[in-house]
Amino acid sequence: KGPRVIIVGAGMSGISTGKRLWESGVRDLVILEATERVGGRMHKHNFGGLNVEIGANWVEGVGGDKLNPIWPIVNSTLKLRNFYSDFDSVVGNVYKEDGGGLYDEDYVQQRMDRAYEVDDMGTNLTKMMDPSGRDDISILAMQRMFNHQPNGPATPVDMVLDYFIYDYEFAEPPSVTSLQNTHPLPTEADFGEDNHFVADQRGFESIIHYIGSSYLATDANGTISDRRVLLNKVVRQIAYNNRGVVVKTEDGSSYGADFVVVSTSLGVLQSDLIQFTPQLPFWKLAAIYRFDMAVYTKIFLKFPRRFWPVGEGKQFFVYASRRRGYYGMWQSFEREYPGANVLLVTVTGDESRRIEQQPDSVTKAEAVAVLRNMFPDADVPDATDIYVPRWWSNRFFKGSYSNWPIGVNRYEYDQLRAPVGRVYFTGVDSADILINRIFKNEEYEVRGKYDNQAAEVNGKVIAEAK
Ligand SMILES: Cc1cc2nc3c(=O)[nH]c(=O)nc-3n(C[C@H](O)[C@H](O)[C@H](O)COP(=O)(O)OP(=O)(O)OC[C@H]3O[C@@H](n4cnc5c(N)ncnc54)[C@H](O)[C@@H]3O)c2cc1C
Repeated sequence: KGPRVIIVGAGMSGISTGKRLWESGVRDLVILEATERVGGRMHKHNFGGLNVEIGANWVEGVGGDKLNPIWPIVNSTLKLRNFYSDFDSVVGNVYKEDGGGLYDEDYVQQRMDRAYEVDDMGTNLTKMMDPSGRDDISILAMQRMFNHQPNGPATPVDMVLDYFIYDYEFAEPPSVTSLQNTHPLPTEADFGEDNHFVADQRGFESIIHYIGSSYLATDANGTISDRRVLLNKVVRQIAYNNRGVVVKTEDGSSYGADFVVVSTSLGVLQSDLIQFTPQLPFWKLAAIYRFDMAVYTKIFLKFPRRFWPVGEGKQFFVYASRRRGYYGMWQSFEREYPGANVLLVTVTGDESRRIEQQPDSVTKAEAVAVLRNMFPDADVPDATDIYVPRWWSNRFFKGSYSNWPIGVNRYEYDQLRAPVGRVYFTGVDSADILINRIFKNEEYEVRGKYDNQAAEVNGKVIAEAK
């Protein structure tokens, strides 16, 4: 019998890691999941009789030289209903803040062309940068360098286009996002620039169940139902030494194993939900804390009738507020679910945090007021239903996804997925790191400068000496 491995978390990365381990011959697996479901941040939610995606929604990166491994699963194997997202057409759908209708499309197109021209200059700039990341600058610094809005976007149109290009993707503003590590964006450069929106009642999460079905039992609907996936198991402590690990859950259970793989979000690692004993070393903590967990919130609204334009090129529309990120990005579901009268508005960052903390009735009133500014002649009715996901407040996620901030280099990124003793973490190729350890006794070498030092701050030991 081979080693026992515990995987913490049954989202995409936990279930995929289990598959890689299983295929390479590691058979004694246990997956501990805090919530009552498999799927994590891929999550369908029933909204007014319709399953909508409150987490991941797009297959990003289609149509390029290399094949995005998710794409054939979505499009061929499971045949999930999906729709090409035509973001180029937003230039024709930018609404004035004050009820004045649409901005002139040619004007918006010019501003968009300029913004993308500068963005391309940023991509060229990164080609000159040292691969270590030591020359990296923020996207905003790059924009200043090319004399593009040196003091930040000045008009509502420039502001909302800047928001559309950057915040709507990274969920953080250009002032904090690393230029070098987002230009080019590996997903786009490798897999292509097309994005496909998944709108299928089985949910985007069905790909996780499909991936898991190669080694886990599923029920008649293809949903993972394996005894080795234990739900409602909130891991609170991971004790490790050079002989093994002991994982303790909130309900008082203990699980021993040879290795543990932690697949929780960066936000969870930054919180105190899981206590590591001994404390993780300084280099690991520093890597965890210096990355950013961003917040991206998809607010769904249902209306008694449709009052927004539909048809070719009308799917995405934009509210050009003077206040950055104030209910800016709108999407209609008329193509995906005709007659459902559902709109999606996306907010990020501070707006997400603000909105998570207020009652949904207030959010609904704010969003409807914005719609009334955009469509002053339409007699916009009140929304009959609203759903506001709270990824940031949820202790099992603490945000939506990570963003690469300025000031973090490649080496520190590698430290994020680096194991600490018998504690492993998910990340690019991270299952192989554990497989190499198990079968070839190979150590993954990422050493921090402070590796062997104890660190003490205000009398509190934050990292033990080795
Ligand atoms: C709003 C939103 C929109 C997104 N849009 C897209 C998109 O369009 N396209 C795209 O490709 N990606 C998108 N993403 C990102 C994508 O969803 C994630 O990258 C991916 O699902 C992460 O999978 P994971 O397994 O790494 O983490 P998770 O899905 O977070 O899985 C980790 C699991 O660990 C569990 N857990 C947490 N703490 C504990 C604990 N203490 N004990 C036990 N279990 C625990 C969690 O419940 C969870 O199930 C989006 C994410 C969000 C939130």
